[in-house]
Amino acid sequence: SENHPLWTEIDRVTLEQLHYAKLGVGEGGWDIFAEEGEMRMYKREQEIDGRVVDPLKAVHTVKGVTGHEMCHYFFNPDVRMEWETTLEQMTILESVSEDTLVFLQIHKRVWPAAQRDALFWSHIRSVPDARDSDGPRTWIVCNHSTDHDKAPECKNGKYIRVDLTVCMVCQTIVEPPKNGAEVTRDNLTCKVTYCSEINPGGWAPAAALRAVYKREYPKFLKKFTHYVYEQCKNKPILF
Ligand SMILES: O=S(=O)(CCO)c1ccc(-c2ccc(C3CCCC3)c([C@@H]3C[C@@H]3c3ccccn3)c2)cc1
Repeated sequence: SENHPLWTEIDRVTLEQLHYAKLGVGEGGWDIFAEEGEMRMYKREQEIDGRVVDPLKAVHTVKGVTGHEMCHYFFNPDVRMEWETTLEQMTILESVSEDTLVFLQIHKRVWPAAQRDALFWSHIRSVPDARDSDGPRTWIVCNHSTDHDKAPECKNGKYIRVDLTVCMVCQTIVEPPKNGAEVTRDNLTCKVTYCSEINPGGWAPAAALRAVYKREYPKFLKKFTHYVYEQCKNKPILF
């Protein structure tokens, strides 16, 4: 897919998001707004043209799965409706390559805002790291809004199109078992960083939208990570 017209942007945005995900939440005005077990969610209150576009950064630690497994399930369209409860419809408009798809998603209406859709490319890749003696430990999925000639023009379409950039960055930590025993899921920990910037694309009441964000993001990340744990627990480890 290196010669696809989107490739330059996919490569640039994915690497930018990888860097952004690695930045801590110590500086830069992040407010914690949810904390449940190992999951911590931060946001920055930001409005563009009077619209709430609060950037979100979530960190989570999940035992018993690898970063590859977490990103595989986040990327995989076949299982999305299993964990994404706010979707009404999901269509793949283009399969750019094995690791890059273009989605059109229609999200359930969030009262009192008008219903939204999202048109974005989704790219998955492992992040090579010289220190990883036995294979890459970090994986990323990046979702970024794009135009596509197979998508309805949002003008005469029923839905307001959101503008989004999302990344799911997952790092595997293997705690080597005693006396050279085989690695089991008990030795695995996955460090998850999820970042999202969503411009609602049209008017939406700030207070209502912030209430939706506060409710939906923790629910989404808990449900998704639990789903992956359940899917993987009785399967061979995918490093
Ligand atoms: O991580 S993903 O790429 C996973 C693939 O689906 C992704 C996650 C979330 C969205 C999303 C799209 C629209 C809206 C709103 C904006 C105005 C009215 C609808 C929201 C609001 C933030 C709240 C929300 C948060 C989490 C889950 C669902 N809802 C979120 C899109 C993609």
